[in-house]
Formats: sequence, structure tokens, C-alpha cells
Amino acid sequence: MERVAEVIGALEDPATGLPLDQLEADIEVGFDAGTVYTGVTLGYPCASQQGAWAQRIRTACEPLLAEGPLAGSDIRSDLFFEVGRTEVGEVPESLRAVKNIIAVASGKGGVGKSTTAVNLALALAAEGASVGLLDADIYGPSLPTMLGTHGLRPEVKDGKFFVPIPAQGLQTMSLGYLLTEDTPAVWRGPMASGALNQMLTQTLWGVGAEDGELDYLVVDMPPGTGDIQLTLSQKVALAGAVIVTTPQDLALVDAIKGVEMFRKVSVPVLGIVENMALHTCSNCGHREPVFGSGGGERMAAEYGTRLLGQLPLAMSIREQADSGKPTVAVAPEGEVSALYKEIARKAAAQVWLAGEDEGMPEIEMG
Ligand SMILES: Nc1ncnc2c1ncn2[C@@H]1O[C@H](COP(=O)(O)OP(=O)(O)OP(=O)(O)O)[C@@H](O)[C@H]1O
Repeated sequence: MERVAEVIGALEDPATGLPLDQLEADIEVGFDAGTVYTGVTLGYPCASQQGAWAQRIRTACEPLLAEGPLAGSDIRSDLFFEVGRTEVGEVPESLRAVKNIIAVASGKGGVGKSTTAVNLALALAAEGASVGLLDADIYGPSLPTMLGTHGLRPEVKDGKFFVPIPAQGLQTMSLGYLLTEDTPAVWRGPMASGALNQMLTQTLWGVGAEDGELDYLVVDMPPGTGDIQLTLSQKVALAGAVIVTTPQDLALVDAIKGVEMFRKVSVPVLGIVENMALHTCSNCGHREPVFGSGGGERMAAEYGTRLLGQLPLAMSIREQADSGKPTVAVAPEGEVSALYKEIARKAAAQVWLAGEDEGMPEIEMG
């Protein structure tokens, strides 16, 4: 049994590229009536990976099941996950129901940040997590359009708390729920920041969640790297940030500003998502990198972070998001959803790693 645990411990976790032992993943091994039972618990949601892990463990343990004391035994493997909490010091009471806050940011507008944020939140939920989504994009709140919640208003509790609106399995809140078509434009400036602050501190995130807690709150940040973004990053005590970019040089330069902004306030950059990276020809299916290739990867390496994934420029992504049914909700088993889920697992795994690091004692040299 010890050998089985050792073999499993040496397996590489695809979301981090690290062996399970190094991740301090929980590994359990048992034996009953000719069957070896194994259980691995990871620190990020991974429901879609059950089959892949069972196969990986079976293959790795094959030699042990072929000869020796376990010869002829069968093997059954289960995969579990447990999402920890990022300890971030003082937080407003309403945010205490949230274990981890992940910002989705971009150096500039129009790169697909909101589309990525919504699909990332849905992908985390599809992997088994309880997830909230806060649309903090005060310049153009697009969440109500993307989730088909346009025109809904949040319920107000005790005269001062907003109750999040449930949509497609997510707990959601958006400035769009508070603005109306004829809200004066001036209100969308400084007053909108005030409203954003209120949404942050006065939304009861735990109300609709199963056990009163959310594993992740995904925050769709306003585009850019100015003061609003900086203050917001500090105020909400982020567990980490995902930076969305397109592969053009100019967008990458802005994405670098995003990475630097989060570093300045000591928020871990979980990684880069390259959006609209490949174009699939609708006639022949041929894929090509219209805006050049490798930019996101190079930039991630240069700035000590990682490329979480690349998304194609696809009409379906746009049509589905713009019609209130984002890709991961409408085609959860499709190719593009698989990409979003992989990005979600990788980002959440980085949150796990960042949390583990904090718990490590500092080693003094010299
Ligand atoms: N991978 C993609 N393929 C095709 N269209 C996409 C893709 N990602 C986003 N889009 C489309 O691009 C447009 C802009 O996307 P989105 O609103 O998500 O960008 P944003 O960066 O959040 O913009 P803003 O800064 O204005 O909030 C939308 O119409 C969206 O549907």
C-alpha cells in the first residue's frame, strides 16, 4: 500500500505541473476484497478530471498490480477537492462569506475581459465550486446582457444589503442591476465608483450559496490600470488576478502594466489568458494565429507568470455571450468550454498554491 501511495504521490498534477507530494495533496489508499481503493484530494475544483485521474493512477500502478503482493488486484480511484480560504486580513463583513476573490483584469478595453470573466466563473462552477460573479466594470456593466438578467433588480434586505441575483448557477451582482436606461451619464463616473463600493461592502454573498459560503468570487474589473483599479485591488483583498489580453503587441504592453499594478499591491498574478488568439476558418477549419503567435507565452515567462490558456476568435463565443447564454453554460461539453475549464482549474490551482506558500515558515539563510 505504501508503494501505491508513493507512486501516486509522484504523479504530476496537470494544472500546476507539480507532483502531488510537493503540492501536499491528500492521498489515501486502502484495500478491500481484492480491490485497491485510492482517494486524492486537490485544493481546486476538478470535477471534470475524475476519469482522467482514475486512468492516470491505474496506468501508474499497473506494474504494482501485475506482480508482488497486489498481483491480480483491481483498482478504484476517487478524486475530491477542498477549496481553502485565502487569509487576507480585515475584510468587510459581507465579504467574509467568500473564501477567495479572483479579479479578472485587462490593461485595455475590448480584449474580451468580461466574456472571459463570465465563462471562467461558469467553468469554476462546472468543476464543482460555489461561485459568485461581481461585475465591477463601471464603464460598461455587461453581465446582465451576458447572463440574460437584464432588467432584474436585486432584493434589498434590512434596508441596506443587496441580495445577489442567481443566474445560471452563479450568484451575481452588477452595477447594471442598479442603473437604468436613462441613468444620467454623469452618474456613471464618480458616483458609479461610490455605488461599486457599496456593492462590494453591502452584498450578502453567502445568502444563496449552499453552505452559506462561496468558494470563489470572480470580479470583472474595470478595464485599465488607473486609480480605480488600484484602489479596488486593495480594498477587496484579492486572492489573485487573471490578466486577459489579445496577442497584439500593443495589448501585451498594456497587459504588462496590469501585471505590474497587481505586483505593486502584492496580489499574486495567477496567469495570463490570451483571448482571440487563433482564428478558425469557417470554411475549412484551418486555424491560424491572425495576430501573431507566442506573445502571451513570452510575456508570461518574462514577467515570472504563466499562460493559463488561449481562446480562439470564434463567432460562437461572441454570439453566445451577447445573447445571454455564455459558451460554458450553453455548450458545457464543447471544445471551447474545455479550454475555459482548463483555465479555471489552472487559475484556482494557483490560488491554492499561493495559500499554501503563506502557511510556510520563512527560512532564514546565513
Ligand atoms: N474569443 C472571442 N471570440 C469572439 N468574440 C469575442 C471573444 N471574446 C470576446 N468577444 C466579443 O468581443 C466583444 C468585447 O468583449 P468583452 O465585452 O468581453 O470585452 P471587455 O474587454 O470586457 O470590454 P470592455 O473593456 O468594453 O468591458 C464582445 O462582443 C464579445 O462577445
